[in-house]
Amino acid sequence: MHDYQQKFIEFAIQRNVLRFGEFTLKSGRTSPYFFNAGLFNTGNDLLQLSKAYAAAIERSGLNYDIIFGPAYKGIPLATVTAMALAESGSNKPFAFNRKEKKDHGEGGNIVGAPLQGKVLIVDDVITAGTAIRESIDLIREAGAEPAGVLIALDRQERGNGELSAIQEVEQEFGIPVVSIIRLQQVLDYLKSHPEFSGHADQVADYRDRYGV
Ligand SMILES: O=P(O)(O)OC[C@H]1O[C@H](OP(=O)(O)OP(=O)(O)O)[C@H](O)[C@@H]1O
Ligand SMILES: O=C(O)c1cc(=O)[nH]c(=O)[nH]1
Repeated sequence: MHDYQQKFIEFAIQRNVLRFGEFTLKSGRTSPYFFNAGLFNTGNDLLQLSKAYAAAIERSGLNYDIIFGPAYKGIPLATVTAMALAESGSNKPFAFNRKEKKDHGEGGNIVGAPLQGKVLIVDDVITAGTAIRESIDLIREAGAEPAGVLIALDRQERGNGELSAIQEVEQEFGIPVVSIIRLQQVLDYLKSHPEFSGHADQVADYRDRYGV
C-alpha cells in the first residue's frame, strides 16, 4: 500500500466517511462497512479530497476532455476535482446530471458544460455498477464518449456475474476504472491496527461472499 493510500484510509476513518456496522446498499446487499462521501462535509475536507482526486487523475494518465459527476454525491466530487486540476494547471470543463429532469428555465437534466468529447466520470464508489451504467447512458445520449471512471473506493465486489463490477464496466465499455483505494487495502489496514481488528473478520466474510 502506498503512503497516500494509507493516509486516504485514515482521512476517511477520521471523518467517519468510512464506517463499520450494518448497512443496506443500493444493490440490496447488507454490508459491514460503508463509505459515505457525503461526510466529507467541510471546506477543509473538500480541499484535501479534491487534491487526492486530482492526484489520482494525474497518476492515471487518463486522456479526457470533460469531467462528469453523477448525482448526487458525484456533483461536489466533480466540482472540487475540476478546481484542484485547475490549480495544478489543467483547466477542464465539468458537468453533472439532475436525478429528475427540469421542465422549465433551461430545462433538461445536464447542468454545466455541454457533454462533448471524451468524458471522465468521477464518483465515490462502485458497488454493482448501476450508477456508472446510468452515467454512460447519459453520456452516450448526449453524443459524447465515456473515457474512464475515477472513484475513491473500489469495493471489489461482483457485478451481475462472476467478474467484479469494475471489470464488467472495463470490459463492456472498453474504459479504465481508476480508484484511490480498494477494499483489500482497507482490510490490510484493519488487520494491522488493533483498534480496528474487530471489524476485519466481518469485512473479510463479506468479501468472501460478494467479493472477487
Ligand atoms: O455501483 P452501484 O451499485 O450503483 O452503487 C454505487 C452508487 O451508489 C451511491 O449512489 P446513490 O445513487 O445511492 O446515492 P447518491 O444520490 O447519494 O449519490 C454511490 O454514490 C454510487 O454512485
Ligand atoms: O453500494 C452502495 O449503495 C454504496 C456503498 C458505499 O460504500 N457507499 C455508498 O455511498 N453507496
